[in-house]
Amino acid sequence: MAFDAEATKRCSLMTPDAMAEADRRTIAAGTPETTLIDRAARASLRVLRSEFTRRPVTILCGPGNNGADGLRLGEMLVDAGWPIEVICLGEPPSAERHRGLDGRLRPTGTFAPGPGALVVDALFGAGLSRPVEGEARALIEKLEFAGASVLSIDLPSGIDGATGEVLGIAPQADVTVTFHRLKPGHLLGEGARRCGKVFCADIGLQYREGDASALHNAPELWRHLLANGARETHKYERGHTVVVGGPGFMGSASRLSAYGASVSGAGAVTYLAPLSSAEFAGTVFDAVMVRPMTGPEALEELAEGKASSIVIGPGMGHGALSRDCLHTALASGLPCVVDADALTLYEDEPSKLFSALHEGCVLTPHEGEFARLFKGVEGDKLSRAKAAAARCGATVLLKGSTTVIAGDGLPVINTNGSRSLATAGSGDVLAGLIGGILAQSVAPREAAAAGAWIHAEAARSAGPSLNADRLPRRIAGVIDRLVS
Ligand SMILES: NC(=O)C1=CN([C@@H]2O[C@H](COP(=O)(O)OP(=O)(O)OC[C@H]3O[C@@H](n4cnc5c(N)ncnc54)[C@H](O)[C@@H]3O)[C@@H](O)[C@H]2O)[C@H](O)CC1
Ligand SMILES: [K+]
Repeated sequence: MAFDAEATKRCSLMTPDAMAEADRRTIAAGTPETTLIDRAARASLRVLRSEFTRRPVTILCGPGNNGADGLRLGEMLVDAGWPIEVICLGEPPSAERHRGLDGRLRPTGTFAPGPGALVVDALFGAGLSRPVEGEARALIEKLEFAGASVLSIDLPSGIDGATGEVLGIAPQADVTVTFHRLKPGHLLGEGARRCGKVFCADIGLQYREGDASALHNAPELWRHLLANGARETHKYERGHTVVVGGPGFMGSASRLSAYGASVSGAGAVTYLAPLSSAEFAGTVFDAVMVRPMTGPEALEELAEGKASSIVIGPGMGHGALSRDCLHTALASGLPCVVDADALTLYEDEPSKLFSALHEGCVLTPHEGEFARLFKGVEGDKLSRAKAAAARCGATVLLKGSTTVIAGDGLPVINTNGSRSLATAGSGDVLAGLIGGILAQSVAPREAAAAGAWIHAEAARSAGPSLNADRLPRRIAGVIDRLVS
């Protein structure tokens, strides 16, 4: 079961290259470039007027179409009676094309933004092709301590739209107006921090299959998949997740996973407890079934029977039983969430783990686990998640304040995370939640995307006191609201 096709179009993220291509296509189909620039400028004007009161505006214009958007916006602001000045990098625009800016052009050396001013950053957008240096850099440097507000057109100049990385320098924008679709760089790394509030305006470009390089995670992509599960009536038709428990005191992490699975909408959850913690587990769980486990046969038996997914790793430890259970879990061919200790068991010989994985598996590393398991995989978060998924042949969910999911199909970027998620045990709950969604016959990338968003949403409105114990109850609330 896959993402909704119409939502996929709306949630598409496009690289600067794909955007330039869409531009060319639209122009070739008969819309003049000046019309696109006009629409981009008008959209910027709308946002500018909705976000800022009238004040002195300085527009910094670069040599390409990002600068052209800025010049056109300048003319519109003059028409609207705003006090503006325009500073251009390189050749000033031809007087003929920009009569509306008569007397407003200033040399770069005069740029001195004051605290009450608004600066429109139209230096570089999608066409940024190298680090920002020289005059452009000097202009952006002046912004740093000026206290002026900044509205960036398309991207804060210096942010790589494909990766979110800073090429040389980039301003901190208060507001960014972009067009048609967001780019990955609006959501990743420094890009996410520097954009401020992001607006995306329609400028009449056509969408074409194959334009997207990633998706921005949203419930509209996968909500219908959860609702399907809710329509089934028998508990085992709604899926059965087995959570492999951990020994002794460490068992608490796996119990959090079981709680996560139990609110996922799955029909049943079984907690397989090593003997050292079985009795205790039996007393703490009500809705979760507890079965003692002396060896991997207990897991094998469930996998061959009623189980429809497995969660393995949280609090499991690195002992012989853990290795046996991991082998059994992966060999069963059932959809499997591989987390925590299951990720680090083979960090010295990751190829052993990779060769046992299959496409029904979801790996859920945080940055530390990722670095140990995928040695030598470097770059921006999107590229790393994609490279890791290709290397291990499974879906990889790379956790963080922004989470990236890569697997079969377009990668997904999740951005509703908040600080309150950074609490011990929160990842264990996420592993269980994804396992529970997998049990409902949702495909791995889709289940991981749904789990990441729901998990983050459950914490979003919470304060710093949120702990992992209270997270499952909030998750249940989020799912019920989504499905009702
Ligand atoms: N489809 C859309 O989204 C539309 C976007 N529009 C705007 O157009 C820009 C993209 O325009 P483009 O001319 O391709 O690129 P830029 O203006 O961003 O920059 C290209 C320009 O800058 C030079 N350059 C690149 N990097 C550097 C650098 N580090 N230092 C100095 N110079 C650099 C390069 O050589 C070119 O001369 C997009 O962002 C939107 O704002 C359209 O207006 C409407 C359709
Ligand atoms: K810009």
